[in-house]
Amino acid sequence: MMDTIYALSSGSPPAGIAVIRVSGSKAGPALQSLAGKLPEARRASVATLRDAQGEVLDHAMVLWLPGPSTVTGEDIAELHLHGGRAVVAAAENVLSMVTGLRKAQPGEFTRRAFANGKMDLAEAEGLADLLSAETELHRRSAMAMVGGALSRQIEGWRETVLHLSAQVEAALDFSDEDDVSSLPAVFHQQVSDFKQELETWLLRPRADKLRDGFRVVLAGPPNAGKSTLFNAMLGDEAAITAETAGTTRDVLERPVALEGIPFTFVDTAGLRNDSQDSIEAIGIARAVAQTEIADLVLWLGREGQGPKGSWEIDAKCDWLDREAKHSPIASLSALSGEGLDQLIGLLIDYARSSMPAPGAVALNARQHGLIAEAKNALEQLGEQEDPLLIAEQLRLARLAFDRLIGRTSTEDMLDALFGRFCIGK
Ligand SMILES: Nc1nc2c(ncn2[C@@H]2O[C@H](COP(=O)(O)OP(=O)(O)OP(=O)(O)O)[C@@H](O)[C@H]2O)c(=O)[nH]1
Ligand SMILES: [K+]
Ligand SMILES: [Mg+2]
Repeated sequence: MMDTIYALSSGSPPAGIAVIRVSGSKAGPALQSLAGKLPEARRASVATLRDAQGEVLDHAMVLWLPGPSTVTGEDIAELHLHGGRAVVAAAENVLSMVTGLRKAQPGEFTRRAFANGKMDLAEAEGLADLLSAETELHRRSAMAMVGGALSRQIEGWRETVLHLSAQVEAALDFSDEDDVSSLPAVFHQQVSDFKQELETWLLRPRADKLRDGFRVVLAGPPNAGKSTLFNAMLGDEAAITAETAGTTRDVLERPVALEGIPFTFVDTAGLRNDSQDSIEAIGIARAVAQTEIADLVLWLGREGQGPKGSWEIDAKCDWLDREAKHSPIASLSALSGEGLDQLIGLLIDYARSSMPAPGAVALNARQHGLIAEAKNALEQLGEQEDPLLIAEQLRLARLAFDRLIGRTSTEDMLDALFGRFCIGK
């Protein structure tokens, strides 16, 4: 039998209230030994909690939630304690002495919910995202996942595969007879539509962007005003700015949310070819590497040119003649603040269009990989004539969908996912 687990599920003490959750077959007996009796099920009640010696630990609100209709699918007890460090420590100490109870691992409550069929893998991934979401856009996308939006989609795809497989089975049955029937044109049309649908999904903006943010790299020659603009964007003196050309050497990056859209701004060393300083040269190499992984490069300064697709920014407009730079995207002064809001507005609009739409399901790397596998199987299928080989490709597609929702999943994969959660979740 599974151990009964317990953990502090609220934030770290001291806090107003601390919630300790216990899940498993010993949750009832543990609550009974603390509170003297088992309270009425699914009703909040106040209880005096005592240790084994009968000494009062706390007056707490307790909940008794018998399984299986609970989040983990097991019996659950919740103790809503006064959130002091010592109160929590004393309650945990008493629980640790109950036989069959042990402290939960990170994500173990959620893992049990998954094991007991309370949520599938896509929903668990959504939950992990929800807990780590720092922007409104991320939260809404994660919420769609938790609500099972992707899971329902995957179920739909699984059914499509099963339907196609049934047609192949039927063709195989017939082929025993004399009139060997090949699969009808409508079958191949269905496969092609299905493949198209998966392709559309693969082209949608990815969830990784929601976590990592839209990456804006500030680049250009030395003294162009990159670090000053970087600071102005963040409203923070994170980067050193100075009159000396070659002030910035290391790559400096900071996440920031603008109107709920996650960004990462990156400040870099000024680019020049004639640097005599070996350390600056390393900085320049790093700056170039950053421009290559950027979602967008803002090119400051009048000399040189950014990589293709960069936005030309006319900086220091309070000081320099505006006419000198050809058709910049924005003209601004990071020192006076002039033109800054316009640039930020343009960035928000541009980043928004490359991010998942609010509340839309976005695929993470794992999900993207598996949907690509399913799509490849359908592509291979298109080149087969033999119903047996067609059936095999359909089986591979179904397998990919099974792995998406965790019908078949490896321990390693589950360890990695549930390890992302904190203890108590
Ligand atoms: N007048 C004016 N001066 C500016 C503006 N932006 C930056 N500066 C000044 O220009 C100088 C260089 O600014 P930095 O932000 O250090 O320039 P940088 O591009 O980061 O320089 P490196 O890191 O050396 O490549 C500093 O003295 C800034 O105060 C601006 O908008 N107007
Ligand atoms: K400088
Ligand atoms: Mg700088």
